[in-house]
Amino acid sequence: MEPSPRQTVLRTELFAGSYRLEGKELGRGKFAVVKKCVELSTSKEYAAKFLRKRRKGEDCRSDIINEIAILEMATFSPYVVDLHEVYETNSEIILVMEYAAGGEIFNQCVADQDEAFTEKDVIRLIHQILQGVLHLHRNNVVHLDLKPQNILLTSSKPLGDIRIVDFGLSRKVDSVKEVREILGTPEYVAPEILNYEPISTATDMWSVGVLTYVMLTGVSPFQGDTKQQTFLNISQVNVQYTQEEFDGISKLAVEFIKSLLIKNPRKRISADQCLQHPWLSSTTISAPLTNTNLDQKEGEVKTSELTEEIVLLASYTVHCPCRQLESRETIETELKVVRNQFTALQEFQSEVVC
Ligand SMILES: Nc1ncnc2c1ncn2[C@@H]1O[C@H](COP(=O)(O)OP(=O)(O)OP(=O)(O)O)[C@@H](O)[C@H]1O
Repeated sequence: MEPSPRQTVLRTELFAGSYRLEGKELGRGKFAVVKKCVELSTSKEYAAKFLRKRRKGEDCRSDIINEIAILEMATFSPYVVDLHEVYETNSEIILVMEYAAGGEIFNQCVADQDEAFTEKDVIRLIHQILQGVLHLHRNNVVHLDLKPQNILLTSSKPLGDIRIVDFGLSRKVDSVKEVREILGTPEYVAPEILNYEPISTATDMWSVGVLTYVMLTGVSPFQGDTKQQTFLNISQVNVQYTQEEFDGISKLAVEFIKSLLIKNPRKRISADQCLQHPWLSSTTISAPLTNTNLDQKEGEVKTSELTEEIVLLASYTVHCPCRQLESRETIETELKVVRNQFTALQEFQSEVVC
């Protein structure tokens, strides 16, 4: 049995008394900025995530406490970023985390051929991602924002190990309460999110499928020219497995992705089953895909920036009082556009739970 998670102390002393900020920003989200820092007593490098407690006039401290609790729960997985210390000021909470020096896997996903991951690299990294995800799922936690920007590397050259970050959207799935909103990144959200269906650990498995596709091909499988097109592609599982994209990549890899990019969450394979999949246990890469076009649907898919966030309504299982919501008017405008594209979304309640 695993030891119970530690209880992180929220330090109220000055962060600057123990750490020195170093170098440029490592990353930035809507309400947080991540900076590299050095612990004065040990000279060790860390990543400090500065999270604003008030967002759009709402007190979001409990959301941050949720993020901390999940990081604590995940302490025992080597593939989830380690939380070192937490500081609290009047306006911010600062998470001092293990520094992942290799940066986002996103960079290698969109790199030129000679810098891009090989299939062998992807097998090793997906294996690690799955071990991290399995640990979360065994603890009834869903990440809900697995994307190449949230999978970091301990080093890039030589290629190190992965660290999963950003538990800002993560939730316990065994909670009984219900909420009907969620933030996600359009290209990575699963169809059930668009269809107002319950979220489960299978929702993360869809994202693992998208991640694997992007890591192997450098192409984002559902990316459309517009947000609406992206949603339509997801909802119709409009994904291509063409020779052009999968040139030199094994059939087993394609089979692996296909067992995850399935509309019905119950039919997707679990993290456990993924780890048993022959693709991940193949020591030598199996035969590459032949010329057969394995497309499920016709249509152009383009690579592009994977950054935009949108609010989506979804059936959800936990109360989350203060998500990073835009104003209600913005959400409603967004949703109107989205609803018009999908009959399934017409049923969305216009009420936004915040
Ligand atoms: N431990 C870390 N080591 C190195 N870089 C990090 C670390 N944690 C985060 N980063 C960088 O900072 C970026 C933003 O971090 P994170 O995703 O946790 O913030 P966020 O505000 O929740 O972002 P988002 O709005 O995209 O959800 C990451 O994508 C990554 O590039």
